[in-house]
Amino acid sequence: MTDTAPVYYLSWEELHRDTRNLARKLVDTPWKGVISIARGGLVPGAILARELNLRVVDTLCIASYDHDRQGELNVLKAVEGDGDGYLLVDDLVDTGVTARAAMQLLPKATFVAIYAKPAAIELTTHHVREFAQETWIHFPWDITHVYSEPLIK
Ligand SMILES: O=P(O)(O)OC[C@H]1O[C@H](OP(=O)(O)OP(=O)(O)O)[C@H](O)[C@@H]1O
Repeated sequence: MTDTAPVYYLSWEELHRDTRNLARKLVDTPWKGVISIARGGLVPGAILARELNLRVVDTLCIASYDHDRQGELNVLKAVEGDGDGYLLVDDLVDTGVTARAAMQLLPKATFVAIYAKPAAIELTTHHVREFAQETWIHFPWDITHVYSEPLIK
């Protein structure tokens, strides 16, 4: 993130609404379950599981060694099988590095993301909102309510 990059503060309500809107696009398929890409996909995965009445929930745990440059990825916990019939969910597809790695591990899973940026938007089967590539999104679990000074005191 550069100092001049636009920043978007996403609320819990927005995330919940957007994830429910994603669920509406998925109701016609009898999914076997949901696989969340941890950690960003955890909350969206819980909401999708609730909306789509899915009781099988799993995690694919991937960490990037270098957060800013999205360097090499480390698979901390994989999922057995090829993902056939499962929803593979993440909060955001940005450069696509994480999604590509996840889809290599689970080639038959259906990858969805709540939010997408143009560089890798084609990787998602469904997403809800697109953000500009340079926008830095703060997810609700990264932020807290703080007092804001009035403009004129
Ligand atoms: O398309 P990409 O450029 O790979 O970026 C998207 C990934 O980045 C974020 O995860 P992050 O690396 O912040 O890890 P975390 O979810 O564990 O916090 C997000 O949750 C996606 O998994």
